[in-house]
Amino acid sequence: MTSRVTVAEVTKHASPDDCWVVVNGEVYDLTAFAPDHPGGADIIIKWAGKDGSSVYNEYHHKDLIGKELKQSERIGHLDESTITETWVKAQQVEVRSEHDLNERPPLSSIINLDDFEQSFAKAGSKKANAYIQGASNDLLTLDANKRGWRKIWFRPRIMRDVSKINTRSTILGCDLSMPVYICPMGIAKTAGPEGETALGAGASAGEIVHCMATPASFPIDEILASAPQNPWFFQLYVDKQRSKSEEVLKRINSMKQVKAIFITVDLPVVSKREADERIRTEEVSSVYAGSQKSGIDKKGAGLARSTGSFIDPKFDWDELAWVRKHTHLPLVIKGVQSAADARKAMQMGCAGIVVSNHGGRALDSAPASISILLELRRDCPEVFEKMEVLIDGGVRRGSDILKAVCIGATGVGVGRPFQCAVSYGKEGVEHGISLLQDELETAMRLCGVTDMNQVRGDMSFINISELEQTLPPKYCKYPPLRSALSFWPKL
Ligand code: HEM
Ligand SMILES: Cc1cc2nc3c(=O)[nH]c(=O)nc-3n(C[C@H](O)[C@H](O)[C@H](O)COP(=O)(O)O)c2cc1C
Repeated sequence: MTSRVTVAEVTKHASPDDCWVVVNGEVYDLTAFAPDHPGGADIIIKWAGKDGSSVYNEYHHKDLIGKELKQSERIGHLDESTITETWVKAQQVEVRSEHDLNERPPLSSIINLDDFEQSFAKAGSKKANAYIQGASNDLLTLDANKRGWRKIWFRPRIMRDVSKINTRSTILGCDLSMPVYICPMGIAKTAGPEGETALGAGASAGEIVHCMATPASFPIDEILASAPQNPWFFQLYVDKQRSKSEEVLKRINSMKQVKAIFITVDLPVVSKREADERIRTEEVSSVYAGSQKSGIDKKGAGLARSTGSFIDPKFDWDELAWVRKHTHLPLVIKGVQSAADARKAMQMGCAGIVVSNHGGRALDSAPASISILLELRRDCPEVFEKMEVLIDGGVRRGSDILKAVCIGATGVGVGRPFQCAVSYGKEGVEHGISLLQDELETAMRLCGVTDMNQVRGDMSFINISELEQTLPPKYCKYPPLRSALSFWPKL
């Protein structure tokens, strides 16, 4: 029989070294789990000796905790008859969500993808906006991604019959209304209660596909159930505890709807997201205001980052063989940022790559993703023949899809606008897809293009000269320093 635990007992375990938290009426010992919590230890410790249900439910599905923790970490049911007024008050001080989805403008007033982000800036909480809109350090790569698309110009052809056009395309064997998928994005519940299920159901209604993320807010089976007939992709972060990734791959293999695994490789360590960190710093310093030892030392809130990451920084090319052992599904490397690595993925037999800098959320000053795509086209055109080349980062217009396909991409991924569209539920996501579809069709007609499949790799429809000047030189002009030194006369 599960034991009953009194509030007085729970409050005795209120430190980082002895951390009990109540979640939905159950008491858990999160002492060992907190340092491994993907969202950071500080968030868990904040709730030590308290009821963390409201914040937990805002980010996670109710079943997640029960599935993730060991039986020995479940202490028992909270004895509700022991709840005191003081304890209830302590929880209220902590819960300060400024989320107000009623502030959203009506969906009919959203006329492009940027509008979704602007709408969420008004209706979403400060914390959710920092998480979704945030990027690394000085946001240089985030900005470059958006600017890059604007530096590619069209060369339209006229007087062609564009009364009928075809946008349908396939990505990794999935037949889609246009060559677009929704990027993997962690904890979609930050944007709205339907979370990943809105992304899945919306993608299905718009006949595109969603790549679900490892750090999703719902369990995998529930996400898949939101679009049972649609194909899906699954994004994998390789866990430091390999047995966890093996377990996930085993589960994914048995799910026939999943058609490919995207392995994200551009984030071996969690980057510095300052908007997120500033909010964390405020929150954490108030939590540790008493005599408890603070998690923030001279390293600042970055400590939460380093303790919170479950992604294995040791994962390298040789370990693709380990992934292969655990799945038969096509493998796509997400986060390719150079011609050399694109070629390597091709040589390793990958089904595809995603040219991506994680939407500017990984290395700041990494090149704009569209520049990387052009570099690949110039320096290793063979990869486009042998693999599917996808691209994400700053794609916001139907015309961006056409530009990417003209360079040779199989398709594009769109991230933040769809995450923000989750605040309108499935309907919002579907609306976003129809906006893109409409813009793509218009751009094709005005450009004199009738079929997306015929124009793939046809650069006669675009002018890349403005962006081309900013690409790295084809062959590095500077030899490595040691060989350079060998040219010098010996003194
Ligand atoms: C035991 C099961 C749990 C698992 C597997 C889990 C997993 C995760 C994951 C994967 C993330 C996303 C990290 C990212 O992408 O940046 C996250 C974030 C978060 N989790 Fe948990 N979590 C668990 C328990 C909890 C509990 C008990 C709480 C609260 C009491 C909590 C509160 C949060 C919050 C607030 C975030 C967002 C962090 C941010 O602002 O970036 N989680 N968690
Ligand atoms: C809120 C958010 C969460 C993300 N989480 C993940 C993730 O869990 N796994 C991953 O591979 N990429 C993740 N990404 C990166 C996206 O997959 C994608 O590369 C990026 O968002 C594309 O740029 P865009 O947002 O400008 O369209 C995330 C992006 C955002 C905005």
